[in-house]
Amino acid sequence: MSLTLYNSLTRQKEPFEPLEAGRVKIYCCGVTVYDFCHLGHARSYIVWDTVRRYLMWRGYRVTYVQNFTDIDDKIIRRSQADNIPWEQITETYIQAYLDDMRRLNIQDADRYPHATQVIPQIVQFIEQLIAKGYAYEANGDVYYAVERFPSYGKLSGRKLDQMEAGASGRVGDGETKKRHPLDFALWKSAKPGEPSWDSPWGKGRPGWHIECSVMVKEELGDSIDIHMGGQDLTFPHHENEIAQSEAALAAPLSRYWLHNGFVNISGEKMSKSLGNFTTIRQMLDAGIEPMVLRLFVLQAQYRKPIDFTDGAIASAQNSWSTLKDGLLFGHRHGKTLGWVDAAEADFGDPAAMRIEADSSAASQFQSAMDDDFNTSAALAVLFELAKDLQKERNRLVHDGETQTDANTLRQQWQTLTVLAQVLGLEASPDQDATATLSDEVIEAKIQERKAAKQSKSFAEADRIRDELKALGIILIDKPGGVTEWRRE
Ligand SMILES: Nc1ncnc2c1ncn2[C@@H]1O[C@H](COP(=O)(O)OP(=O)(O)OP(=O)(O)O)[C@@H](O)[C@H]1O
Ligand SMILES: [Zn+2]
Repeated sequence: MSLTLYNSLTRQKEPFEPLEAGRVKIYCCGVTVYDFCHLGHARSYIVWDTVRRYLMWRGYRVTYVQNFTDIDDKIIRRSQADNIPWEQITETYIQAYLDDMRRLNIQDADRYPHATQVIPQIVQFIEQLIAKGYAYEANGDVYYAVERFPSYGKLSGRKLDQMEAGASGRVGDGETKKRHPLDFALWKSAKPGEPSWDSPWGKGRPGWHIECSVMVKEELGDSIDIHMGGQDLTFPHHENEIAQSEAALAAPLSRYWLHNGFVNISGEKMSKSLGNFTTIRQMLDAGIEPMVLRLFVLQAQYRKPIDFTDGAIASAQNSWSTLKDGLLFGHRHGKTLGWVDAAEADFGDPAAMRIEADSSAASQFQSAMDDDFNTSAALAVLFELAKDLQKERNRLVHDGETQTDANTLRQQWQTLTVLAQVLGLEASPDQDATATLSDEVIEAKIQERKAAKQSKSFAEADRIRDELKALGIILIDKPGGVTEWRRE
């Protein structure tokens, strides 16, 4: 069985064959750092984190590079508006990015190059494009000449003449020095007071697209396996990266191009510029668990749009309670079931991960993920496992025994834990207040409450119920004086 993925470049699903067997070189376009990240950014980076984790689980050695765009018009505007040096703006939001993403259990990139760290290499790259006839200087700016690159438009499927008809015809009107309306800036001359670097064309700063071409080359070489980003980056950003890199280096920039769909609000892209966004930290600080956001994202296939609504978050919350219950099963009941070392089980080790690869759940999970990272189908496999464990937990709590034997249950729980981890879904037993109460203690409290009720000490009975509730144990009184319970 092989991994297939949808390649935006060829507009079809293709088997995944890396340039070098067993190794995968990935470049992901990072954020422009001038504000906090919103749920749309969360989607993009959760999805790519999951792809990376999955490739690693499949046994590939993955190198994952993601940039920070730390010089840009929006950063300059923000710095001027807030009267704060631009370097301070970028530093603040890089740190905020890292904090937010770590809270979402997104693994750090292997390297995070910054655009401003590669200015000399950018200048050199532009000189090379000029020397080869793909770029021209005009009064301190440098533009890429799209007409010189015959396959311009191959990624987005656009034809230059059609695009030209749609583009604003401002060439030669004095506002621009471009030769063709679609020519784009590689180097922008600095206006007074703007941050700038020396170059053969005078003081200025790089355009957005050239940064990525240069950082890919510097970090990963002329050709990589996977280049990824949000769907809006297909054109012009990635189209322009291809034009720059392939013209300068005469090699395909990336074998596979992956693009994630948007998080929308009322049918519109959630976006900083439109102002219709909710930041990741607003949501997490309001008490939404990070894993709920991960589930919200992963419940959809990564290329499809997702609508952000309160209902969708509530439904992800429900799904997370089921999954969390399953993930904590071993920590809560392992001892009762006689799993001596349940609490110490370490699944961080990839070898431990492979153990489960033979189970039927693991192979269903793999088929789902092999099909262009179908996380919604992969999650269905996890929910099956979690629901089975929930049933067994109810049997254990109410009948004192499980139907399935302890060993099989342990294996199911391990499989669930390992596969969930591939999707970055983890439940921490340390934060599980209810785990500190063993089933026996809970049963004993219930008996105490029953006795209190029988002796008409209703206040005491209520106190016991509230005490348990505070610890996340919900009591359900059934007819005939029977009290069942569940953990929240
Ligand atoms: N609503 C969204 N849904 C999914 N991905 C998104 C969304 N908004 C931004 N992204 C992706 O996040 C990554 C980083 O985005 P970037 O910093 O360039 O922000 P942006 O697209 O300018 O954001 P905004 O549109 O909010 O100003 C890009 O790959 C982009 O496509
Ligand atoms: Zn980029």
